[in-house]
Amino acid sequence: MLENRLEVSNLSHAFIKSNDEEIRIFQNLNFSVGKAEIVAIVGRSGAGKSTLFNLISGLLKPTAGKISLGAREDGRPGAIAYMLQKDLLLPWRTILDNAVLGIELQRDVTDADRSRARAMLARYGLESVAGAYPHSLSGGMKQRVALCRTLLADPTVVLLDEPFSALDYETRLMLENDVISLTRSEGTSVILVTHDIDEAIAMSNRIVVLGGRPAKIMREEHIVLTVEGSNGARDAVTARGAPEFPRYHKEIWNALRASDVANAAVQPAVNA
Ligand SMILES: Nc1ncnc2c1ncn2[C@@H]1O[C@H](COP(=O)(O)OP(=O)(O)OP(=O)(O)O)[C@@H](O)[C@H]1O
Repeated sequence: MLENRLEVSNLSHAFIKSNDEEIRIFQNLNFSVGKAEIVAIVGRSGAGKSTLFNLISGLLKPTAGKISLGAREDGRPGAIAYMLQKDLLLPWRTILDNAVLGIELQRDVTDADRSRARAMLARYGLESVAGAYPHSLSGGMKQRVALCRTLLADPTVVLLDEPFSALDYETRLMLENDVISLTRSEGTSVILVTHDIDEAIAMSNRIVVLGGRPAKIMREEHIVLTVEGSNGARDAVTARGAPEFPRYHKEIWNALRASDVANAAVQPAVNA
């Protein structure tokens, strides 16, 4: 049985351009995600973060290597849910109907599913808008509906691709907290792609810096923060005030800058 929630082993992937040029995005990439762990992936634009999510979620088939998803505690198979930067709510469906869409794509929606959806919307402060349509909601509310829709599919691993980048700062902190508490209450594992180093440090247990071409792990940093109150459990605000925060920021920033330099020296492989 798989020890981790997700294991990426010797993953290789290349795109072939129209002129037959091969762009090797990954070669023998290895990493894993544990139960209830939040792993942030940061890297310069074009490093391959979205490609990695497309491979993990099965939208793309890797050239070589394996992605293994661990089972649940009760032996049932695990499940991956993918939440994008855009909320992608369907404008002609109510909020409740949008929330159950992930379930509907897998099977018939039952009354029990609708009750669960109502309860989840209530938990995220959306009870009063369950019968409304997306156009009447703010950006933050819509993104919360998208989060509910992702979670109602009962995933063991959630992939978040810059999910909060379009939101104002306060809403962003609220949603970061939603995700942090989700890992605590449900044991859900999260992989977060973000360009925001502060967000990566505040939310995650581990940060992976991807860089170079083919992309490799330039640095892997375990984040341990000392925060006041709540028995030392961090939230999006207290995490940013932790004494270790500036040191982590500097280290990740330096690793990102170094990955740029490393990449500049590497040319794409041609017909290799
Ligand atoms: N279908 C494709 N065909 C050819 N090249 C592709 C394809 N999809 C992505 N690429 C290339 O692969 C590289 C990695 O792209 P990807 O979108 O994964 O990067 P990213 O790290 O997510 O970037 P960003 O931070 O800007 O979203 C880029 O150079 C991109 O141009």
